[in-house]
Amino acid sequence: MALAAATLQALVNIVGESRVRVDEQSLATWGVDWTKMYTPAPSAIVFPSSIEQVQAVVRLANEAGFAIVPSGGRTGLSAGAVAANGEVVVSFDYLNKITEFIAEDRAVRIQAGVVTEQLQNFAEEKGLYYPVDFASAGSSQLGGNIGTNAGGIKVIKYGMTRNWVLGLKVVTGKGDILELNKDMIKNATGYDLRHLFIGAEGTLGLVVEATMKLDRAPRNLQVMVLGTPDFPSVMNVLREFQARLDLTAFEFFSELSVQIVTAHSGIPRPFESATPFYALLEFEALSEAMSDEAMTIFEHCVEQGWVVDGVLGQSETQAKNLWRLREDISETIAPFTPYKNDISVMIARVPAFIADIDTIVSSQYPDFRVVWFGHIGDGNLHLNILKPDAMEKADFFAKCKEVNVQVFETVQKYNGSVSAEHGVGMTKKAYLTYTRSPVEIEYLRAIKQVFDPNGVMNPGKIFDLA
Ligand SMILES: O=C(O)CC[C@@H](O)C(=O)O
Ligand SMILES: [Zn+2]
Repeated sequence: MALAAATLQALVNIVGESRVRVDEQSLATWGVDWTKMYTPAPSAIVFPSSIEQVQAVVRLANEAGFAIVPSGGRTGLSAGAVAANGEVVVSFDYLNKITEFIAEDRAVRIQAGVVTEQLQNFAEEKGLYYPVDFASAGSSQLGGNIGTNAGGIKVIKYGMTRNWVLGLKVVTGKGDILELNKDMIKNATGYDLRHLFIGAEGTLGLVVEATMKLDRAPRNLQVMVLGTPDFPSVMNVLREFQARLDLTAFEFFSELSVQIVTAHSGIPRPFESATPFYALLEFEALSEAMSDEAMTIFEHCVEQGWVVDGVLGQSETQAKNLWRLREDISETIAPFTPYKNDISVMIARVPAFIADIDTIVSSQYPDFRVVWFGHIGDGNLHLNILKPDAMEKADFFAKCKEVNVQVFETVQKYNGSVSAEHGVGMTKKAYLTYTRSPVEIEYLRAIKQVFDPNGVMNPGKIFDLA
C-alpha cells in the first residue's frame, strides 16, 4: 500500500530526505522482526533523530490517517514490530545516545534506540551493572525491551525490564509528550502511567527516552551445569539451591538442545554423561563458605539421585562455554523453522504443568523433534517444535496451531501466561484470552482508546480493536 505523495513529502519535511526510505530492500529489512511468518509490506521507513521529529510524525499519522509500527533492534519473536499492512515504520536507529549519567541515583538517561549491550558496557565503565540480559543483547534496543518488558537470563534475581525503568518520556498516540515518573524512586501521586507503557508493544505511543536504574556489579560469578535424570529432578535441584544460596540464574535445557548446539558450535559437551535434562545455575561466590555451600548442596542432590553428573566452570572460557550451551539454543535451532512457545506458570505449578504439557507433546508430536529449554527458575518454558525436513511449512504450522489449543488450555488450567517474555504481537494475539479474561481485554481496549483514539499506534498487535 503506497502513501499519498503529499504524505510522503510531509514525512520528508519532518525528518529530511535521507531519513525516509521506500526502496524494496529497506522495506523488507525494517518491516520485520525475527519472526519469519509474515511478509513485510510497510509503505515507508522513517528515521527520526529528535523527540520533536517523532512527535511530528505521530501528529501527521493522526492527520493523514496512516498507521505507525515502532522498530528497534527487530529481535522480537512475536511479530510485534512487523509491518505487514502498509504502515510507516518509525525506526529508532538514530536516537541511540546515552545522554546522562546520574551517579547519586545510579541512573542513566538514554534514547530509545540505545542497544542493550551499549548500556551494559556503559554501566561496566562506571563500575556498575545493567542486569537485564539475553542472547540478542548485541542488537536489541532499549525501546523494544521496554515495549515488551523483556526478561532474559537474570530475571530470577533482578526481575524484568520493568524493574529497571525509573522514568520514561513518551509520545502518545495522540501526539502528546509525557514525562512519566520523572525518574524518582518515590512518587505516590496516583496512577503510574510509566508501567502502562512498559509491555504495551507500542500500542499506546512511542517510548522516546528512558531513565534506567543500574545495580552494583556482581562479584565472582560461578556457573554450574548439572545433568538430571528427569524433569522433576530439575525442580528439586532448584528448590535445594534456592533455599540456601542467592541464585543469579537458573536455566534448563534438554539433551536434544545440547546435541544441536554442540554439533553446530564446536563447543564441548558439559561432561561425558548424557542426561535427559540439564540445569544451569549461577551464583555469586562472595566468600569461600558460599562456594563450599554450593558443593555441599551439589553432593546432596547427587545422593538424592537428582543429579547424575555436574561441572563447575573453572575458568572464564569454561564458564562462557557452559552459558553458550543455553544461550545459543534459540539461534542454533532457527534454521529448523521452529514453532515457538513462551509459556509460564507459578513456580509451584511447574512440575504438574510440565507433566501435562509433556503428555500433549508426546502424543501430538510423536514424529517431531521437540526442544525443551527455558528460564525454569522463573516458571518460564520455551517449548520449540522443529519442522521435519520433509514437511511443508504451511502443513507444519497448521499442525502446531491445532496442538496449540491443547497447550494453551493447559496454560489456562494452571492460570499461566501464553507469553512469558516475548510479548503478544501478532503470533499470540489469537490466544490472549487464555491468559486475560474478556472483561479485562475490554479494559485494555478502553485504555488504548484514551492514548490512541485514532488507532494509529501499532494496530493489530496484542488485540484487535473490535
Ligand atoms: O527462541 C526461543 O524460543 C527463546 C529465545 C530467548 O527468549 C531465550 O531465552 O533464548
Ligand atoms: Zn527467553
